[in-house]
Amino acid sequence: MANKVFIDGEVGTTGLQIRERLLRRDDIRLISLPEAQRKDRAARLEAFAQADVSILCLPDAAVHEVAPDLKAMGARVIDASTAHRVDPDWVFGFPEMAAGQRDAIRTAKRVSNPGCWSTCAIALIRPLVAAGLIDPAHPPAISGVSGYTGGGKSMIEEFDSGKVEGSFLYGAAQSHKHLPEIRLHGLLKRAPVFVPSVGQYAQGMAVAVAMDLNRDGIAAAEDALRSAYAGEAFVAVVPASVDQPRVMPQRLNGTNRLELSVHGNPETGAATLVAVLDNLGKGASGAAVQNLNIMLGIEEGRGL
Ligand SMILES: NC(=O)C1=CN([C@@H]2O[C@H](COP(=O)(O)OP(=O)(O)OC[C@H]3O[C@@H](n4cnc5c(N)ncnc54)[C@H](OP(=O)(O)O)[C@@H]3O)[C@@H](O)[C@H]2O)C=CC1
Ligand SMILES: CC(=O)N[C@@H](CCC(=O)OP(=O)(O)O)C(=O)O
Repeated sequence: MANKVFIDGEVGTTGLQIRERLLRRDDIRLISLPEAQRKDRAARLEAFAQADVSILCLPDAAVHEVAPDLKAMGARVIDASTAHRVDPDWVFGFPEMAAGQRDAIRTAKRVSNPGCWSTCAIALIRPLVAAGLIDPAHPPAISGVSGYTGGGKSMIEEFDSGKVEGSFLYGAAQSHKHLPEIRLHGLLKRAPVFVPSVGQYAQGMAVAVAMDLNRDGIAAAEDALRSAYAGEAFVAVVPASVDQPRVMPQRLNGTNRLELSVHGNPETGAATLVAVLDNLGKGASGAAVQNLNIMLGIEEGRGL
């Protein structure tokens, strides 16, 4: 029998992409609300009650409004928002992050999908902290570029209407919403400096972590990443040549993959760890579908 899934916010950027991925499947039956009831509380609660798993693709405030009801009814939920990523009552939905994470997701009632920036940053930093190559009290700086779909409907409208032209840096005041999850799940003792940017293109993300390593450290960093993600279908360490001379943020668009590479100059010790993903794939809807499959006990890569 097909599993029933309700996507709350199914006409938003993330919701639509999850919907597209699930519509192709015969093992999933989507519960959909008519347009007039899309934000009707009673109709949504009824849909949550019917679903085997619901996926919240809402702004944080709308998630906080409904979260206590979901907990009270014991509903199984995946939250795509930032609302619960450092909440101990929710399981962090990054199955490749640590031994045991996938099993925790499999049995969880409440799973919080990671952010797109934090997926990249945590994937690079956590194994290096565990290997003793990053001092958790002095984390390396992070930078990156994302397509404008990462900012949801409002940013898409800004670019599509021509209100914003060209690329920009942001987050300079160091209060980006992904910093708490990077700190917690990156095993850091303080938040790193993070300077993201948005490029004048729709989709795809590249993140760089700036490191100070010697020749042996550069090789050791690559070894640590390789052993952390050995055997994973969606996270891989690729040869540096894939991301040289240019790191192309759009090269994994349409996939659920996250690819990592290690670069550096052994003469100076300056090194760069690089992560590339599709912000709407492994950075959002792909990750949600992967978590859904795990929660339902279905083959993890189905529909991805
Ligand atoms: N875009 C991205 O790359 C990523 C986004 N996310 C997260 O996913 C969530 C959704 O983001 P995104 O898809 O980009 O956002 P969008 O703004 O594109 O979509 C949000 C949707 O939620 C609907 N909505 C708002 N309030 C309510 C409510 N009270 N009840 C029901 N529906 C409501 C909106 O309706 P309306 O259309 O009427 O405005 C809209 O359709 C956010 O929390 C975001 O942080 C996570 C990872 C990546
Ligand atoms: C380009 C852009 O603006 N990106 C968003 C994050 C996208 C993402 O992963 O966000 P959630 O935390 O909403 O899941 C930002 O930096 O705020």
